[in-house]
Amino acid sequence: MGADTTPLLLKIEGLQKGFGGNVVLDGASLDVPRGSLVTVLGRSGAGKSVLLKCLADVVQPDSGSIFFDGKPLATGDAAARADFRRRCSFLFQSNALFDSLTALENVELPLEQTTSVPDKEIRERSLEALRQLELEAYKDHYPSQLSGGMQKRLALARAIVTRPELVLFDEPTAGLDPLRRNAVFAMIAKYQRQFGFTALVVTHDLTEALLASDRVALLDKGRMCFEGTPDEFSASTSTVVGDFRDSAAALGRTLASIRRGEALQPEDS
Ligand SMILES: Nc1ncnc2c1ncn2[C@@H]1O[C@H](COP(=O)(O)OP(=O)(O)OP(=O)(O)O)[C@@H](O)[C@H]1O
Repeated sequence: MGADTTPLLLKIEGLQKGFGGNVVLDGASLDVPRGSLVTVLGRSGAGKSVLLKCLADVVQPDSGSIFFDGKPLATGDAAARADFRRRCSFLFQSNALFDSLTALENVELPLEQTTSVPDKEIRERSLEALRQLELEAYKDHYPSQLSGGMQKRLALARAIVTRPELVLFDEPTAGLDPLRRNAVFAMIAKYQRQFGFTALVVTHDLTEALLASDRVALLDKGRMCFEGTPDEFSASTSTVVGDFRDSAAALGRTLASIRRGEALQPEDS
């Protein structure tokens, strides 16, 4: 696996989390170099969302450590958590936009809620974020009046308006067809480079992840069984990695058949 000497913005070490008797994270570790786009892959139910929830402090790990910018991010350490919340944004699967607020008001909200920036600057920064995401002309539109792709861009505008160093993406392409999945990953990669934030994405979309990411990791049985570059992932001879590549390819064939209106083959169902 490729060594990366870039300083780490986020380091997860030996994260353990169970629900009742169900062990979901079993010593998961991950390195996220500053300025990179890192994708955690894994089958449905592998624990990708639980991993993000541990970062968001929504779920408390049973043991293990999280380091942000070199400092431990312990549950209950209010100062470290507040610092993390200030420097990190989440982008949820559902976009979590407020239907009753305009595009501009949606983007203004995190600045109003988490900073003491004066109103005039909030307006300027929010308009700038909309401009950067090519949505300025839609500032007075409500989310329901925007296309799915525009809603994703609006959610990203809201996530970056606080100028976060780290953006966490939970299944950003869930429920989208392959073309739109591609567009969403291209958008993440483009703006990640343009704004220079570090991105951590969790998904099961292998093809898009390999094209867009600097590094990928595979979560299986509660552990990262692979961490490396997309090329290393493609070339890996590990059985777990091979199985994941095969199942992703089979899913791709099934989706292509469905798009062509063909009946499902027994192996696909
Ligand atoms: N609050 C909870 N209480 C009990 N079990 C939970 C809870 N949250 C998650 N789990 C369990 O943890 C496991 C992993 O769930 P998680 O949502 O992290 O999977 P995932 O990898 O994100 O899957 P998907 O790709 O389908 O979203 C599942 O078995 C789930 O039922």
